[in-house]
Amino acid sequence: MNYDELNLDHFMEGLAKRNPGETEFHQAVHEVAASVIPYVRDHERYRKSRILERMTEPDRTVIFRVVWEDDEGNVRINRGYRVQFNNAIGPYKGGLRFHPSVNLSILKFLGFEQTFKNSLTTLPIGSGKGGADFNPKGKSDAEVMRFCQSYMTELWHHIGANVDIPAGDIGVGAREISYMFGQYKRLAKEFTGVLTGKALEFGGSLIRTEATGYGNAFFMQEMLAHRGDGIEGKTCVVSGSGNVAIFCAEKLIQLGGKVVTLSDSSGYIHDPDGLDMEKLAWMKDLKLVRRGRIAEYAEHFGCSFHEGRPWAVPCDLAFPCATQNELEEGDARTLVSNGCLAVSEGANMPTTIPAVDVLHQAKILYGPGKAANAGGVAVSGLEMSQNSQRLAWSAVDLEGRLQQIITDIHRQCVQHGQEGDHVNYVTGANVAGFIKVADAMVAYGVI
Ligand SMILES: NC(=O)C1=CN([C@@H]2O[C@H](COP(=O)(O)OP(=O)(O)OC[C@H]3O[C@@H](n4cnc5c(N)ncnc54)[C@H](O)[C@@H]3O)[C@@H](O)[C@H]2O)C=CC1
Ligand SMILES: O=C(O)CCC(=O)C(=O)O
Repeated sequence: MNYDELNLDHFMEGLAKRNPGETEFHQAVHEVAASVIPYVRDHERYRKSRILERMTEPDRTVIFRVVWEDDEGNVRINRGYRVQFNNAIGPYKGGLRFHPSVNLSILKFLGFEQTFKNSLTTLPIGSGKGGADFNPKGKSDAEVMRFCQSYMTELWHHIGANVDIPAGDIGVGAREISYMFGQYKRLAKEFTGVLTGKALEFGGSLIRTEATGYGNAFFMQEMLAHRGDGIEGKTCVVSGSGNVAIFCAEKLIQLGGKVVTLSDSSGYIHDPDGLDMEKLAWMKDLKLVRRGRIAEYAEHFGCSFHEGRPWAVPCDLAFPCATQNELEEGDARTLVSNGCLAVSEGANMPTTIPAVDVLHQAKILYGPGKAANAGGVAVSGLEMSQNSQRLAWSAVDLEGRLQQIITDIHRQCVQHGQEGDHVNYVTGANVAGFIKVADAMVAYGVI
């Protein structure tokens, strides 16, 4: 392709040819390319050095066999991955996902998104993502431990505190990070901050568990404040009931919002009175400790449980915090017709492209995940700083820094996304995230 002829259709055709069948990766790139190509066209240095083509090709991908033994003594085999996407502005950084749906397309979409997200945080972190098609659901602690140790026995060759620093994502929380950190330490014979999301006893950071969800609530607060509005008194629909959803709900309640739903893969609970801190504590125990089904909440508190997703519940604010493509075009139309004012994504790419179009046409505030959920990786970056200093900062200090980072991300989105009297947060996040990484890549020459 002649670099002067860069256009979206040509670009996507080439990408699809090079990455056949990777539909989630195509979707993530399409969304970024649609907003970045006009900017690249206007800047010869990016066009000539084919930066966008280079940014859509991971630096490297490692795929490996993970063998472990279940409690009955059966040999089990899974596939492990680490996609090291881009280290132009810092060491590779991004979570690990353990879920049966994990494949290369999903990890490439997540690693690609991470490039822009990590750039927006203002911290020196590159991008990566990894995981395995392992399902921790229903496994004993001993089985999860054996899997994590086997996974790390290969992964440790490829990571390091200044090379690649994985963290959690779906199916990977404090328990899994602890097993993996223990195994890394044993193999590498060193104690360094090679993973984030660690427990406080061995180098973890206060607020990291809460950071993604809190950050998402703060991003919504920023979008509303920009329009002279706030969260107080607003009805909030949240999907998911994992780490991100629960702490997003917690901060929304603290800010005066009324959270009326949470969900898991079996369905959602609708509590019209709203969750309070006591009900949320019960939910934390159910989902984060006992790992039970969400319908138990409805039985316990006498509210309703429904199959499917929560988007038809009337709300002012919506927070998709479960997984990719969980909010589709029809759901977006329902949100609009119910008078929803804003959507802020705790999950990565939870809204399909046609659904985003519906939200944009209705001029609903829409905060894409790479901006709205960047609080998690930002506090991971702060965990790395604390590990390097061998110090631990206070929760008050860290929450203040998290809030400041979210304010900075919002400012960058407004700077690059203002369209008349409306902010297009997709364009803003994509262009702002792109510039820093692209400038670094241009500076390095042709590598
Ligand atoms: N943990 C973190 O720090 C960050 C996570 N994210 C994103 O947030 C989302 C949630 O992640 P976590 O809360 O960490 O994971 P988690 O494992 O703690 O919770 C995942 C939640 O999503 C639900 N879920 C998973 N697959 C589903 C499906 N197919 N349909 C409906 N619900 C489903 C689960 O029931 C659970 O409630 C993911 O998209 C993840 O990539 C984004 C930034 C940082
Ligand atoms: O904290 C991290 O490094 C990972 C966060 C992550 O995976 C994400 O932002 O999607």
